[in-house]
Amino acid sequence: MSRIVTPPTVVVQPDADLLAKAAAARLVTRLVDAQALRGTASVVLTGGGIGIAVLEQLALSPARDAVDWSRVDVWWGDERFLPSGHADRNETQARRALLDHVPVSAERVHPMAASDGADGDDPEAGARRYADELREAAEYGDPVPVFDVCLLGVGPDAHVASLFPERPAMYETERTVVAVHGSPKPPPVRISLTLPAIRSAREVWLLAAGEAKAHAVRLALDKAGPVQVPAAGARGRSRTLFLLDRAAAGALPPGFSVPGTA
Ligand SMILES: O=C(O)[C@H](O)[C@@H](O)[C@H](O)[C@H](O)COP(=O)(O)O
Repeated sequence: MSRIVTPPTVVVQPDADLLAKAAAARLVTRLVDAQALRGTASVVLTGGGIGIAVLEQLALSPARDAVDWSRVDVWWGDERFLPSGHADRNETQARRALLDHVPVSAERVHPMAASDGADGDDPEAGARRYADELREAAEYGDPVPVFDVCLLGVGPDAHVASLFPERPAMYETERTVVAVHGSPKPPPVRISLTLPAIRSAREVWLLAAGEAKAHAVRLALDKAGPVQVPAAGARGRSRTLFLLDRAAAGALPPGFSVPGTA
């Protein structure tokens, strides 16, 4: 099926705190709307500073319980391949920020493998296991579910999830989940969705705060290729949002000027 890729929408908030609050409010509405339409909602979480800050703000949101948390499927875009419960795991941080504070159904929360899990210290086996779990949850024989929203932080090198420029995972066109070795961002071993899996989402939201992300955001919005600029390949089936603070929006390419900013 050919995809009509609508251009991304850029939404800018004055600072990182308001960006996290606004993204959290947007996520509540997105999940509520998905449940009104289909009875359930699915979200792909990300690690990193702004990604976790959004979850913290969502836990504090007065509208938090407008979401029927028992009918939300929680996935991860990537994971640091560390022992279960390790403070640096995206799962650990997401549970502390949000999931421990809302009544999610345990069987609907899908963490990626830990290095002391069922497959032991084998990230390739962990990646295969996650791919199987995604396929089992998908419909119509798809390899992954059609996620309602996929959250992605953006690195200063324009990485998203654990997809780093020019690394082998950027050339992956078949597999939906891969093991990552030698990650330039510690820890070195990770598990990550690939771009084809990310692009299964109805909406992809790229979150970036701080001046260090401005160049990566510009490249991601310009005509760059995804191998060199992974964030340029992160697009939703029906919508792609760049949710930025003013510092990260400091170098937007022409055509993305933001009303109210010089
Ligand atoms: O596991 C991770 O580290 C994240 O999934 C990673 O993709 C992160 O979202 C970006 O590196 C941005 O992180 P910051 O928002 O902290 O810059």
